[in-house]
Amino acid sequence: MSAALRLNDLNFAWPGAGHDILHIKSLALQKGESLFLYGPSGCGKSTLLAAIAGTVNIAPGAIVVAGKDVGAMRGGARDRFRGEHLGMIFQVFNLVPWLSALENVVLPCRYSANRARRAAPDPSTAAQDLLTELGLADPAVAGAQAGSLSVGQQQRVAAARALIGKPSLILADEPTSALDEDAKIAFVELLQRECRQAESALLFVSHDRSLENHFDRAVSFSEINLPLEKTC
Ligand SMILES: Nc1ncnc2c1ncn2[C@@H]1O[C@H](COP(=O)(O)OP(=O)(O)OP(=O)(O)O)[C@@H](O)[C@H]1O
Repeated sequence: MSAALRLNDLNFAWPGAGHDILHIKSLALQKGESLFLYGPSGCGKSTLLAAIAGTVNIAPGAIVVAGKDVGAMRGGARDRFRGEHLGMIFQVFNLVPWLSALENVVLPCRYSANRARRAAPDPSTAAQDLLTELGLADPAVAGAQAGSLSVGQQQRVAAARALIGKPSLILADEPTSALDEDAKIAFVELLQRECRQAESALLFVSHDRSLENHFDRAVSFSEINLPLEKTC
């Protein structure tokens, strides 16, 4: 199996912080594998996802996604790489509220021709299929403005948007925090099924350990992250 993600001596400090918030020796995630990374609030989980997504600067060699060195890429190349190889689901779903659910799902394909090619047979059909698989088959929902949907519906739209065009890696940052216990588990199972189908690796970070048995592997953030000055 080839690695979807490899971390190697990853160090990162926020400007002015005076110490590393990330100090990770190594971590690997294989193609199609799902990893649940748990740790308390403020320990650096979201910072790690930002580093992997290339939205903060990290040293070359520290993060490799789908065989590409994220830190070695410059701004524009990093944005294109993110659009092509990553799917992201956040606590706040970041949907464009005035676009329809379907238009939101298609969005990543507008920024990456390779991703659009992988969304077979075409991005609109792939988006519709994903919405159907995620329980949003009703045309009234697919056509509704994202801002008018319920939290649970928006979350599934965000998942479909992350999954379209089979990205190498899905980054999920506490996407179930607004849901009740049953809805959380149902969502995580749906997400896992879709990731397996797309062969996308899944890195899911959370402080809520009740979900950990639903993943291939669960790791404590404090086990892999050993800040020089411990913060959590
Ligand atoms: N943009 C930023 N600029 C400076 N410091 C930041 C920034 N974002 C986060 N931090 C700091 O980095 C530390 C880790 O924050 P981070 O959001 O990564 O933690 P977390 O584990 O994801 O927390 P939570 O579970 O509450 O989301 C915190 O001390 C936070 O204040």
